[in-house]
Amino acid sequence: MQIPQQQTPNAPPAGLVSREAFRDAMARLAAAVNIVTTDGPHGRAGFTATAVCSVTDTPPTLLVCLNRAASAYPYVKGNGAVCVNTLTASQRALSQCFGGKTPMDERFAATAWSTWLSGAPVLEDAAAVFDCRVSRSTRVGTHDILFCEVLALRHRESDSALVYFDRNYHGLPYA
Ligand SMILES: NC(=O)C1=CN([C@@H]2O[C@H](COP(=O)(O)OP(=O)(O)OC[C@H]3O[C@@H](n4cnc5c(N)ncnc54)[C@H](O)[C@@H]3O)[C@@H](O)[C@H]2O)C=CC1
Ligand SMILES: Cc1cc2nc3c(=O)[nH]c(=O)nc-3n(C[C@H](O)[C@H](O)[C@H](O)COP(=O)(O)O)c2cc1C
Repeated sequence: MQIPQQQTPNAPPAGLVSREAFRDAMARLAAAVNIVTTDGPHGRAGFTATAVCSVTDTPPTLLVCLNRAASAYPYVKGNGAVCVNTLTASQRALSQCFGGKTPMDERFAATAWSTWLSGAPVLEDAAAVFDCRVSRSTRVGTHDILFCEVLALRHRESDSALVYFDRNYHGLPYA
């Protein structure tokens, strides 16, 4: 039998969760680290993102949550194209570079990029690359959820992973 939410034992009353409490709890969720890039008529931009996950394999789609206050936001929205570059343990410095405040040209000068189908910058030695068009988006609070249909992809076998956990980077070795 399903217990209605308001009768769940020990459940706190709704509406009392602060942003700080939410962030503290979210910091306990280990996450892969990605550089999400875009390029096109509206220009080139990129940002570090952990709010990325798989939606469906038919059609292959992932989602990215992007803060509308981010400097990359108008570029991503205007171009309608993104590349999700999932980082290896050795790419921590790149994540820090794309994680805010660094001028956009300096972010991209830190390493070499190529392009595939969408026109968004591809990090060839990423653990995985998902080249995408933004098929739809929806607003929730401060963020837009971008649904990204995968046009092309590639992944590396037997490589390490970069994980963000407890507000810090951690390298996860392969096996
Ligand atoms: N989803 C997002 O927009 C994320 C943003 N960040 C940003 O990176 C900076 C450093 O973050 P942390 O060192 O992890 O400490 P923090 O205390 O700002 O965040 C802890 C955790 O809360 C979540 N979070 C943080 N800001 C959020 C937001 N505006 N909306 C939804 N979830 C959010 C993330 O899971 C994050 O790992 C902050 O400025 C933070 O806002 C970091 C992770 C995810
Ligand atoms: C580890 C990490 C993960 C992040 N994840 C996200 C995310 O999923 N979505 C998002 O909008 N911003 C995320 N950010 C914040 C952006 O990378 C960036 O700092 C923010 O958009 C401000 O950048 P700006 O200086 O270019 O405006 C993350 C930052 C870090 C350091």
